[in-house]
Amino acid sequence: MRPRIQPIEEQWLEAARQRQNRLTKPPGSLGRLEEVGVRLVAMQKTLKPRLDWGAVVVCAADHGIAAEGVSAYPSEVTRQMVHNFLAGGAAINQIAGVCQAKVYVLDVGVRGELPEHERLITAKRRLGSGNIALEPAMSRSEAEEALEAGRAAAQRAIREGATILAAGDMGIGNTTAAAALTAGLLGLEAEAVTGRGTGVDAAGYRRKLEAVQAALRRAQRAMGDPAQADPLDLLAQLGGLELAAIAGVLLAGAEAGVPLVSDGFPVTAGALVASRLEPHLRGYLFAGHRSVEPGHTAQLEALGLRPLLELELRLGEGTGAVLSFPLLRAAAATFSMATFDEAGVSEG
Ligand SMILES: Cc1cc2ncn([C@H]3O[C@H](COP(=O)(O)O)[C@@H](O)[C@H]3O)c2cc1C
Ligand SMILES: O=C(O)c1cccnc1
Repeated sequence: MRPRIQPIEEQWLEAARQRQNRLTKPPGSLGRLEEVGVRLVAMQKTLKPRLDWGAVVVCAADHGIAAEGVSAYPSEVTRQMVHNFLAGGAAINQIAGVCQAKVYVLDVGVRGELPEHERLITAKRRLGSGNIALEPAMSRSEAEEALEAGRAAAQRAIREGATILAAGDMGIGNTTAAAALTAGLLGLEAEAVTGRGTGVDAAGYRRKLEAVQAALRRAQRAMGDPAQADPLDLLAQLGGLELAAIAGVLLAGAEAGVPLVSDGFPVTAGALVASRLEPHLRGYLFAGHRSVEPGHTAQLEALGLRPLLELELRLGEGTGAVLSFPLLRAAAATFSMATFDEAGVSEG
């Protein structure tokens, strides 16, 4: 089913700016929080926007490309880290704890057994993607199903109270898939978007670069210019199952009118796909942070987003997105300030 996203309305942006000019502060003095607040007014269609609990849907899957030695860690870390998320032991659990976010984990293709858990959503269609240097990541229908699983997970998080939504990622090898997908979508060279991921050494980096180049050549043979291709076909060629799910999480969030926050390189690859499918999504999207991964900046520029935080993170899991939730709440809350009239403060 095609997503339906209501465009952000210019009248609400204008009403928000007018109200903001009457609040007890010099115009512009809340800096970038002002534009964030204005956008939140337009999303919530009220001059007193409010954000409460947030949620992060950590999308997890394995990657066939990991067999090429492109990560500093072995594939089984994907499953082990999902266990860790469910036990509350990962960075995202601790950060979500202080930033008021619930952590959902969506398994769209993790190899191996996982325990049952209230916030684990299982939607495995296959155990990991294909090795994209040699074969498509998945079929088009598998890409569609993973995307729909992401949408369903986001809808559940929203039903259960999320007023801000982020996607997170877990999948050893996924910065290689994200690099191939980003280069394909944006028409960039592999060198411009391939970084160190979990921290590969020089030999690992060379293998990674070659893997991205091979994947791009293969996709080009299969589908012509990737930058002109249908985004779902490109996902099927170069993606990962969790990157498809991330696109679905964000699409469902925007359909529900909920503010969305992007994370690092793999999540923003999913955001690029989602915004190609549905350009109005961009109106609902904030960039939580700028990752150390070199290709992240190109992704953010393509989306026209300026990151809220620059903390030199390179973790994923949704950490950089969730860290910015308190800033979004604060930006919304500034609309509950007194006006000059209400407070009896003299205007300049
Ligand atoms: C312990 C551990 C926890 C993580 N949490 C997120 N990632 C991150 O690293 C992986 C991507 O990097 P690469 O492409 O180099 O494999 C993803 O799973 C991502 O979420 C982790 C990686 C590790 C090792
Ligand atoms: O940018 C990210 O989110 C990132 C970087 C390295 C590894 N995993 C994720």
